[in-house]
Amino acid sequence: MGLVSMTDMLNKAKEGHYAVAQLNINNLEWTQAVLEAAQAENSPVILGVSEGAGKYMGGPEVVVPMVEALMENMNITVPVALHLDHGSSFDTCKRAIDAGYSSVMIDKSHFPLEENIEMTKQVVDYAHERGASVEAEIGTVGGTEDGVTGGINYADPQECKRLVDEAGIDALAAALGSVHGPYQGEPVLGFDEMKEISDLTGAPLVLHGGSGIPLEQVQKAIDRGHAKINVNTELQQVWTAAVREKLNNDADVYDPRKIIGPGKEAIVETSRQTLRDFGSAGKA
Ligand SMILES: O=C(O)C[C@@H](O)[C@H](O)C(=O)COP(=O)(O)O
Ligand SMILES: [Zn+2]
Repeated sequence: MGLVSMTDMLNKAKEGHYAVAQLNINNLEWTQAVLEAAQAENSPVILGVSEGAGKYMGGPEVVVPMVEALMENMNITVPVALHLDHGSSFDTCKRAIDAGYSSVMIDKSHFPLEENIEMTKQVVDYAHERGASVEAEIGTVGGTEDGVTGGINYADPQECKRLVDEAGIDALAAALGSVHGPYQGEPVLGFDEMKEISDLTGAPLVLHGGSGIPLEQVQKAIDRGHAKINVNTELQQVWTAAVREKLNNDADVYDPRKIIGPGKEAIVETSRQTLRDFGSAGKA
């Protein structure tokens, strides 16, 4: 099976009360690890590629054939979407779609609603004509810098409805207290607002900042309409810990494959656990 859009997998997930994981990739080994995990768990998966990670890997024109060739050579049969994460403009979304991404996020959440709708709709029109799905964001996901968490701005339910209806998006990232990067203490998520927005819009909701959210909160978020949860930081943390341990424990190692091999194994294990936690294992 080739790459598929997120539409079908997210609608099934919302109906079946589980979430599909967006696991962000950074290089070839990362991609191998996530694909291996999804196949082993018989789970759909979304490969998330931020603009920065895409550039690091050589651009969308390099990412697409790399992913497709790995899927072919690894005999991947589970549904896989390749998704541009936090696309910043129509042009970056267009470039990704033209290269073969099956899904994009256009993030105009920092603009006034009317402009967010207008710019998102432009991407939706282009993407849907080419079979690609579109995620958009409203409100502000927080961030942590120098140990201080800030910038959280809750999405407004009526504005969510307008973005979904007027732009025609396939998935809605409604910011409700989550944070990109490590949480300082327990996350404080707006569970009541989640339910209200899910009921009002009918759209599959997307939870950004999925790393470090306690499992019971993840399950509550899924119960209240989240069909996609993004995880990046946690994979980076387990990769780094495993590679650091290898280097600390083996002063003679110099073969890069041996140095980063434990990092790849850590991603496989963490991704498998994540797919089980989100309930998508066995749902391919
Ligand atoms: O950091 C990135 O480049 C990707 C993230 O923004 C992703 O969209 C996401 O929400 C994951 O959050 P994290 O697990 O807190 O890194
Ligand atoms: Zn994000």
